Amino acid sequence: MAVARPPRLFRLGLTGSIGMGKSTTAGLFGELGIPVHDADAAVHALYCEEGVAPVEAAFPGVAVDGMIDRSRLGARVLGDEAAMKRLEAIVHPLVRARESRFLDEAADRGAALAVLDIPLLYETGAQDRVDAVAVVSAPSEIQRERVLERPGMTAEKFAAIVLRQIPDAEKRARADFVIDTGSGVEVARRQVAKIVEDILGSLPGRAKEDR
Ligand SMILES: CC(C)(COP(=O)(O)OP(=O)(O)OC[C@H]1O[C@@H](n2cnc3c(N)ncnc32)[C@H](O)[C@@H]1O)[C@@H](O)C(=O)NCCC(=O)NCCS
Ligand SMILES: Nc1ncnc2c1ncn2[C@@H]1O[C@H](COP(=O)(O)OP(=O)(O)OP(=O)(O)O)[C@@H](O)[C@H]1O
Repeated sequence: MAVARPPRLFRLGLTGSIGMGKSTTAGLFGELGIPVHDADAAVHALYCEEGVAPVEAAFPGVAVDGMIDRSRLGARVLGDEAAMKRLEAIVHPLVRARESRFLDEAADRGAALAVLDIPLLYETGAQDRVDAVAVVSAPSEIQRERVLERPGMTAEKFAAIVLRQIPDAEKRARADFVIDTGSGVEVARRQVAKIVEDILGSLPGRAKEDR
């Protein structure tokens, strides 16, 4: 008799350019009980843990009281492509290790679907390690307004970050799902619910009550 294999976890990548609404939308998946891993939050967390020593070694003076000071680090790397590349070479493998642990834990708990919120998904080739991609998108003037409202953000910083990201139109063209965050949270919430329903409905070998 064939031994039933546990159903595999479906990994949905969630991406979008700065200020397009990834974190808010990740929260909408969370509301439905879907486990979510946030790569930006993982970066911030590892700056208090395993990332402190290697980042301070590469950029002396950016650690303050045993933690990486992100505004000091940002001043050293934003707008300096070679420095940013050196930082990414340290940080991205550490983020990826955290992501793998998260997926293992979600699978162990029997989750059918998990979301990986990865701002630089297409930029880093992460589409190869997910089963589908959802992109959050809003008109560029809304994006700009949202980002410039943030404390410490400047037009120059915004421009430097946007330059390092694949344009929104290309992300939308490549994605399996597009979530519109320019028309209010309720519209996005309905789109998220539909995506979850479509994915869970497409999984083979799962009774509806297991999903
Ligand atoms: C430069 C740093 C110190 C600035 O920190 P700060 O708290 O001011 O900004 P935060 O991390 O919240 O990022 C703001 C926005 O910029 C985007 N962003 C961050 N790093 C990058 C990058 N290397 N390339 C393009 N966009 C980036 C984020 O996704 C987010 O949309 C920090 O972003 C960082 O360490 N970046 C390098 C690591 C990285 O690549 N992170 C992206 C996700 S893995
Ligand atoms: N569906 C939505 N409807 C209305 N406002 C939204 C929606 N989604 C996000 N926003 C607003 O847009 C702003 C940016 O959202 P959020 O922080 O989720 O973006 P982000 O893509 O995670 O940003 P970053 O890439 O910079 O971390 C916030 O002020 C948020 O309240």
